[in-house]
Amino acid sequence: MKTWEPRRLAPPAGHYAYAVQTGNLVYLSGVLPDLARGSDFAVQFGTCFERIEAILAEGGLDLSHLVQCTVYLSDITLWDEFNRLYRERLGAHRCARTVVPVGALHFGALIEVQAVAEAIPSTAA
Ligand SMILES: C=C(N)C(=O)O
Repeated sequence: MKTWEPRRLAPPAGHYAYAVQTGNLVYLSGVLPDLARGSDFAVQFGTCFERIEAILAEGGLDLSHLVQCTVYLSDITLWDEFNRLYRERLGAHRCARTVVPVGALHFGALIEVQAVAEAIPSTAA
């Protein structure tokens, strides 16, 4: 098992690793948006997925390597917009996905995403 420390991101604010790889599977921690870059949902979605891409890039991966993701939305009425943005971002790739409505997210975020990716076999941990 090894932890991933993405060079493109500041260290995590809390006591966790951005991702942990065991075998060919990479478990990402919950990823919040960069709220300093805007509160609009589309901006939050974009910065959240930019962070996910930065984590995946550490192992030479991209969104096409996602196996599963759990998406937490603090306002489930955003589901249609979320689904549209998600379809645009992931293109033809479809992984297993769950969307969970929640009462509140840290820092007042509208979205948090937790994901599992498949690593490139040569990097098995
Ligand atoms: C943002 C997180 N993943 C956390 O607080 O655990």
